[in-house]
Amino acid sequence: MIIFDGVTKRYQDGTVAVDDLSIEVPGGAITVLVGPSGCGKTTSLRMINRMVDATSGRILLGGRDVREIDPATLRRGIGYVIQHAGLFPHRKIVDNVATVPYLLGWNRKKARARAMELIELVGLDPKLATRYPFQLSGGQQQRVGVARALAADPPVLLMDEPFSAVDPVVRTGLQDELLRLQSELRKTIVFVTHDIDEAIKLGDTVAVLHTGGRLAQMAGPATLLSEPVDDFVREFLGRDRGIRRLSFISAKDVRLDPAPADLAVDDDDRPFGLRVDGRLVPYGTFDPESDSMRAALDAALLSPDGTAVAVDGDGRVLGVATREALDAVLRKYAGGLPDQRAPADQGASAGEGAPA
Ligand SMILES: Nc1ncnc2c1ncn2[C@@H]1O[C@H](COP(=O)(O)OP(=O)(O)OP(=O)(O)O)[C@@H](O)[C@H]1O
Repeated sequence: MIIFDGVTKRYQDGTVAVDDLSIEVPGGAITVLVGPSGCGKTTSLRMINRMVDATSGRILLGGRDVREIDPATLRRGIGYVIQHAGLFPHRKIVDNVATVPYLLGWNRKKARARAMELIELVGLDPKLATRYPFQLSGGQQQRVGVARALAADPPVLLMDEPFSAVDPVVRTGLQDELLRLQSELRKTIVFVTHDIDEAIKLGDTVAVLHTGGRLAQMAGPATLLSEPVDDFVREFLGRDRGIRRLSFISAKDVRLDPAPADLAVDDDDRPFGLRVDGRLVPYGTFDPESDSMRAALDAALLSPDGTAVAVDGDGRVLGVATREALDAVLRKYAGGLPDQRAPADQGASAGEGAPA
């Protein structure tokens, strides 16, 4: 766990970047710091690994005040990922990833073997290991940045807008990959972004900061969407709060009716169209086991008759969900939602960079 205890940072010119910030960052989870430009996100992050020292207050890492720990030692135990990856341009990818193991005095063979493991772990083709950073795409470079930060298996990972410089499609892929990695590695991650959609998608907990480095609200993403504490947070969350909350409701409780005879299926029971007036028209599907109500409603809206076709993990028809059946589930959650999104939505995007 990381604790900010009344932390203030005043830069030499008098700018107060962070003002009396007290938050608890839980271990083994992703905590996102989000807020408008200049609200002190980066400063807060850098005070954890002492790239910036707090003016007053304390930051405790595993119960120890970070100011009592030698900065170099501290940083070796904390992975750090930044925008544009910040790779060493004249080092091959494998040697970039092995940076911290080399610093820790590992022999070259062991450090490179570890680097190769990580290159695969972050979903990169091992053949890229012998290239130089300029020979990789932006998204690939960011993956290398994540691999490098993980090389010495640090318990804590600080990520400062790591995916901001890539296009929305690549960005979605990187976000999904981070969630997949985190489900295996369970690091304590502090993630900075100015993008509320990214915050909602990635954060187990989201801290919204005001300009001046003051905490506006810290909560799980579903709570944040359903109960913003004030107008600042409400406006920062933007429109579609209600729709976005649907990502946090599983579709597994939707009542299914038998599929109608006019649903065309192949020999394996996989649907391929709905017969309407002698024509086959497309419709929407969802998987009740892994999809959210957002996906189920999306499927219903895409279907000509307003029902969503439910399929299993192999794409075989399970039945259909009528509007009434979907509505019955929504009514159950009218009062509040769990801060636990449907499994598939942790990785999925509902288009245009939205957090699904
Ligand atoms: N070295 C510095 N000297 C003086 N002021 C600084 C310094 N670094 C940052 N600041 C100021 O502190 C405030 C917070 O900056 P910080 O970079 O932490 O914000 P941020 O929320 O990460 O912003 P962004 O989203 O734009 O990156 C800003 O007003 C910034 O101008």
